[in-house]
Amino acid sequence: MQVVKTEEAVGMVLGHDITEIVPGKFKGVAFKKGHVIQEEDIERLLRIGKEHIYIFELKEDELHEDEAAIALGKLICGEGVLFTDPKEGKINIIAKQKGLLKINRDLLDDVNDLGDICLATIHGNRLIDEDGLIGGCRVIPLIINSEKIESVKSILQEKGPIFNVKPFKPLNAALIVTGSEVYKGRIEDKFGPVIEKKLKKFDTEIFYKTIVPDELDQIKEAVIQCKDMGAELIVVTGGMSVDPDDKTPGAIKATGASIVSYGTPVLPGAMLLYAYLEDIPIFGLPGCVMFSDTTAFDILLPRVMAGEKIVRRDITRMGYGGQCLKCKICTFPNCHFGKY
Ligand SMILES: Nc1nc2c(c(=O)[nH]1)N[C@H]1C(S)=C(S)[C@@H](COP(=O)(O)OP(=O)(O)OC[C@H]3O[C@@H](n4cnc5c(N)ncnc54)[C@H](O)[C@@H]3O)O[C@H]1N2
Ligand code: MOO
Repeated sequence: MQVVKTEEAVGMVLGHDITEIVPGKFKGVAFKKGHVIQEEDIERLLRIGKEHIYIFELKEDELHEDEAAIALGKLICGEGVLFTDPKEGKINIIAKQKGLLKINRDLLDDVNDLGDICLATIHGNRLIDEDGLIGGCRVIPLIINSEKIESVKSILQEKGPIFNVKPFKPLNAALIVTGSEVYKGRIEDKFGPVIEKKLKKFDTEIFYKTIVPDELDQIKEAVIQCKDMGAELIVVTGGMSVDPDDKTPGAIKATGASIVSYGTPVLPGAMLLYAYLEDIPIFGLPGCVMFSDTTAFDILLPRVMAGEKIVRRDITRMGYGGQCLKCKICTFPNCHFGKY
C-alpha cells in the first residue's frame, strides 16, 4: 500500500476503514476499505483529520471489485435484464420488464466454478414481474485479476448471456368446457372463470367459449372449430381422467393434434395433456386446475405465453419440484414448486 496526500487521492482505492467520531452524534465507519475516493469525500476526510491516507495500487491487470462487478453485469445480463450500480463489489440483477425468466444453468455453474465470483439467483422458467429481483453478483476479493473477467467472457461468448426475460405475447384464446353435467345445466360452469383469470395475468382474453357434453365427436369438432376461427391457444377443461365419460384426451388426439404429453409428473396436475394442432398449443386440463390454486398448468403456462415450443422432455423434467406442499399461505412462484 502507498501513502498519498488526501487532496491527491481522487479516483484511488482506500486501503483501510476510516472511523469518524462526532461527539454525541456519530461513531462509526465513514469510509470503508475499498471505497473509490470521490472529489466530494476530500473535505470530510480532512475534517476527520486525514491529511494522508493509505491507498491500494492497482496493477495494470487488476480491477477494483466495483469495476469488475460492472464488467460482469454487462456480460451476464441479456434482453429484458438490467443491473444496479455496484455497492461494495455487488450488483443486483433485476427484470426490466414482466416476462418469462430464463437462466442458463450450465453457464451459471461454469462462472461460479471460476472462483472469486459469486453469482446467486432465483430459479428460471417462471414469471417475473418488472423490477423483480433475479439475483446478485459479487466479486469476492477487493481487487480481482482481469483475467477472471476474460475467462467469464470466453465462457459466455457463444452461449451467453446467462439471464434473459422474454416478454409475454398475448394470444387469441378459445375455451372448451366439457362435461355433460355442465352442458345440461345440472351445475354451473366453475372452470371457465378460473381459466379466464389465469390467462388475464398474461393479457390474454378468451375470444370464444363453448360448453360441450362428454362426447368425443363434439369435443373434437369444437377443437377444430376453434382452430378454424383463428385461435392461437386452445384450452379444453374436464374429462381428463379414466372414467367412462372422460373423453377429452381421445378427442384432442382425434383432431390430428400431436400429443406432447398426456400426464405430467406434477401433483396437482397429473392428468394434464399438452399438444399442438399444427402449431397451436392445446391444453387438456383436469379438474384439479379448477380446484387447486397452483397446478402443472401454472408451471407450463408462462413458457407457452412467452412463445416457447414445449417438448416432451420439458414436461418429464417437471417431476423434480413437482409436488405442491399446499401451504396455508401460497407463495408460488416463490417456492420449490415448478422449479425443475
Ligand atoms: N381412478 C382414477 N380416478 C381419478 C384419477 C386417476 O388417475 N384414476 N385422477 C384424478 C385426478 S388427479 C383428477 S385431477 C381428476 C380429473 O378429473 P377430470 O378432468 O376427469 O374431471 P371430471 O371427471 O370431468 O370432473 C371432476 C369433477 O369436477 C367437476 N367439474 C368438471 N368440470 C367442471 C366445470 N366446468 N364446472 C364445475 N364443475 C366441474 C365435475 O362435475 C366433477 O365433480 O380425476 C381424478 N380421478
Ligand atoms: O390432474 Mo389431478 O392431480 O392431477 O389433481
